[in-house]
Amino acid sequence: MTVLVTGGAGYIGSHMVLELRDAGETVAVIDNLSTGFDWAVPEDVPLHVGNIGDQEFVRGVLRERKIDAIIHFAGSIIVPESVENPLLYYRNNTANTRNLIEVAVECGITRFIFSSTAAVYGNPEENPVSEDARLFPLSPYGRSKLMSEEMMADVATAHDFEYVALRYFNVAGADPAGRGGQSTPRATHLIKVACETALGRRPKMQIFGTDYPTPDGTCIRDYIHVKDLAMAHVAALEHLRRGGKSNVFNCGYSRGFSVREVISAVKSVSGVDFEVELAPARAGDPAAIIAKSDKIRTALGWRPAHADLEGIVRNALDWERHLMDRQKAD
Ligand SMILES: NC(=O)c1ccc[n+]([C@@H]2O[C@H](COP(=O)([O-])OP(=O)(O)OC[C@H]3O[C@@H](n4cnc5c(N)ncnc54)[C@H](O)[C@@H]3O)[C@@H](O)[C@H]2O)c1
Ligand SMILES: O=c1ccn([C@@H]2O[C@H](COP(=O)(O)OP(=O)(O)O[C@H]3O[C@H](CO)[C@H](O)[C@H](O)[C@H]3O)[C@@H](O)[C@H]2O)c(=O)[nH]1
Repeated sequence: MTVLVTGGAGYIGSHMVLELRDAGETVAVIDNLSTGFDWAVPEDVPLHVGNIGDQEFVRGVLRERKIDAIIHFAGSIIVPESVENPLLYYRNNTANTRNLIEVAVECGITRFIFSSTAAVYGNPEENPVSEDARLFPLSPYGRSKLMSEEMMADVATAHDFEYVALRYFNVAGADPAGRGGQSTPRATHLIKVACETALGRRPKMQIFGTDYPTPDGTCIRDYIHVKDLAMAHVAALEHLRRGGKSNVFNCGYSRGFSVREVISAVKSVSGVDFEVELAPARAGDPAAIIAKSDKIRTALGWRPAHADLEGIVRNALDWERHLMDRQKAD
């Protein structure tokens, strides 16, 4: 039986593929390579290049391979872009997920794991925020994911279909063995931007907003290592294979770091005192968001092993150096 990973050529999906392969699973990938890279998929893993919203294409893949479960990462992920072009997000994240699920139900695939996001909470009333907190996304990106969560709940009621929605907090870091990392050009994520600046790929970076109601005035986030996140999916897959029911889990460590603390960590691990400018706040950024994570620990037995900011930064920096060498060689 094969586990199908959509978006498996992207940042998180490619780590999932590595983790599944390491566990001896048979894996196949669907990706349209819009932000992913064919080289990120190991050569012995079949890569079907196409759109998850194209039902005929997906049906063909599902019929060709005996699929035991789908882990669905494919999507569009940039919050400000979703504000400028909401229809793109409702198509790629919501409508395409709908099309994929419809073919999955038609083909009798009953196990589905979905990439959701902490963005469904918006500005939480309480931190750490628990799964049953009020859901009030601040962006079309967050709403596009929340709509998918609601759709999956309805499908699970009506059909033989069980899902796990994992709400990722801020994903960062790279494979500790150096096999993968975040490779998207013009990335907007804080740790990636700070690592690029430390290595001279950007002349300077900015802190967006310094008068938030937090101890040092900058935003607080719960940064989770991409390898621990991949392991959360392995635990979710085991849960569904054991006959576990549909559920929603936060993926974070229940601790937060401010933007200034993250930048200090990157400066200290890299040994480079790069230039940082203070800039106005970015629209729609919540001041602080930290995951309550007891639910996934208790229900799925998830035990993170890389919850150390310096370690996350070290792996991210190593991957950034690898990308620079790769580009020099090209
Ligand atoms: N990176 C984060 O901090 C974060 C946080 C919360 C949730 N997520 C979610 O995790 C998932 C993966 O994110 P990522 O950071 O790896 O992003 P990414 O852009 O690196 O990966 C997305 C992958 O999906 C592919 N893709 C996009 N639309 C597709 C389509 N219609 N058909 C087929 N393939 C398609 C892209 O080519 C890419 O390889 C996304 O659903 C995202 O919303 C990410
Ligand atoms: O150059 C930068 C980049 C970011 N930031 C700040 O750093 C914090 C983290 O920003 P990121 O862009 O790294 O991450 P976000 O918290 O905005 O969003 C991420 O996490 C969310 C969940 O909380 C969503 O899932 C989303 O997809 C994902 O990009 C924010 O306060 C942001 O303003 C800076 O100050 N300078």
